[in-house]
Amino acid sequence: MIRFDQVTKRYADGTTAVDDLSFEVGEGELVTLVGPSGCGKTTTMMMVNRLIEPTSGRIFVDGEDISKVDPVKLRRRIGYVIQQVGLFPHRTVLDNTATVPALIGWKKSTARARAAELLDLVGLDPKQYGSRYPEQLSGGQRQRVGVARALAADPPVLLMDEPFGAVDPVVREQLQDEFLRMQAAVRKTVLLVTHDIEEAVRLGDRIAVYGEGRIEQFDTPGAVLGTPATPYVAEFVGADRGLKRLSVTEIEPDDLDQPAVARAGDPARQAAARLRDDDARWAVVLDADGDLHGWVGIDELSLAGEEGLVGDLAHRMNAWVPVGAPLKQAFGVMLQHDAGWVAVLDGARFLGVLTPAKLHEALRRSVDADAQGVARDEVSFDSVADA
Ligand SMILES: Nc1ncnc2c1ncn2[C@@H]1O[C@H](COP(=O)(O)OP(=O)(O)OP(=O)(O)O)[C@@H](O)[C@H]1O
Repeated sequence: MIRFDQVTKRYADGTTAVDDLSFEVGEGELVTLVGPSGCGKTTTMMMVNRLIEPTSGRIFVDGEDISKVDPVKLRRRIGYVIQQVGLFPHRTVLDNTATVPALIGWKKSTARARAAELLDLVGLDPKQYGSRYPEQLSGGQRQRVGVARALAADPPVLLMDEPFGAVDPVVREQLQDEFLRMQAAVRKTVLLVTHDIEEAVRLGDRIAVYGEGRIEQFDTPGAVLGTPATPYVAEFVGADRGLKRLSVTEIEPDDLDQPAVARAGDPARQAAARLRDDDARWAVVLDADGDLHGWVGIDELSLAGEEGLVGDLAHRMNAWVPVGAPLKQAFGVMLQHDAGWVAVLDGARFLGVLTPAKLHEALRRSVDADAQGVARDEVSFDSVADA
């Protein structure tokens, strides 16, 4: 969808900002450009909407050489989000969002209806926020309006330059999450500039790690973290890349342990006897459909009366995550609930539990799989200690 073919940008003072760059962003793909300040990320991005012209080489958008496309028409197909947001202070949030549709001649009512829809999509209730002015919003809310505005004319391509840079880390994570949810729904082709490797890893389908004016590695987050292509990338990615990798490694059913299980409808004493036989101190409680009901300890079961049922004694289980969630989320839930394990669910259905040991093992497997260029389940080692 976006293709750079041997693109070089040399500024008038002789600075080579981008040097012989070739790479491609597929349709619906989100590529993050990450690297230290001054390495040429913004220059790269601004050449796509022709705010900067390359010195040599060609750039294609949707197969078309953009040097042959009228820049104004080109920009209508390309949404642009920048850190400073650049909202018009004297226009309401709704009118700010409707800027581009109005510019390209949509009827005012259609443009506004579309703007309201977009505000909703980025998590701002148009009834509550549509008539406000930008200064009446928080930084995070302004950023959302910036994203809504960039999407308003439904451009196939989105350029985002440090879009979440101006907000505090907690709001940033929220915005990133919302953006990922939105991107899953709208599937734009996105080029996103950031200097934050954590953000690049979190958002990118692929990451381009920039050295000076050049891409040092262009690969999936897992591969960049697991097998940095050069010492420069290894250093940029940082020594704590195992931790970052927690954010990109998904929980798979194979990672799970199967603890003792009791059915909610079973007599409590009978369940206690079974746990004793299995040498288990607690059990996960499931209902008749295999959905998670809670958990129960052996002591409570043993003390139950004749008629007591497992389900009546079960505690609510708050420490759970959906299958496919990143390991980091499971780790977070474990810490939050001070739990030795978390339940993993597929919808409401219980699949198993993730323990710290299994979490570590999944992480190692994921690193080794990339290093060996094989699938995660093809990696074997005797124990985590050997890994
Ligand atoms: N108009 C210009 N004239 C001369 N040099 C420029 C110009 N614009 C940018 N540069 C230089 O080109 C190089 C790349 O700049 P660019 O803005 O693309 O980097 P960046 O990676 O986006 O950095 P940052 O993360 O700080 O925004 C830098 O050395 C910068 O000083």
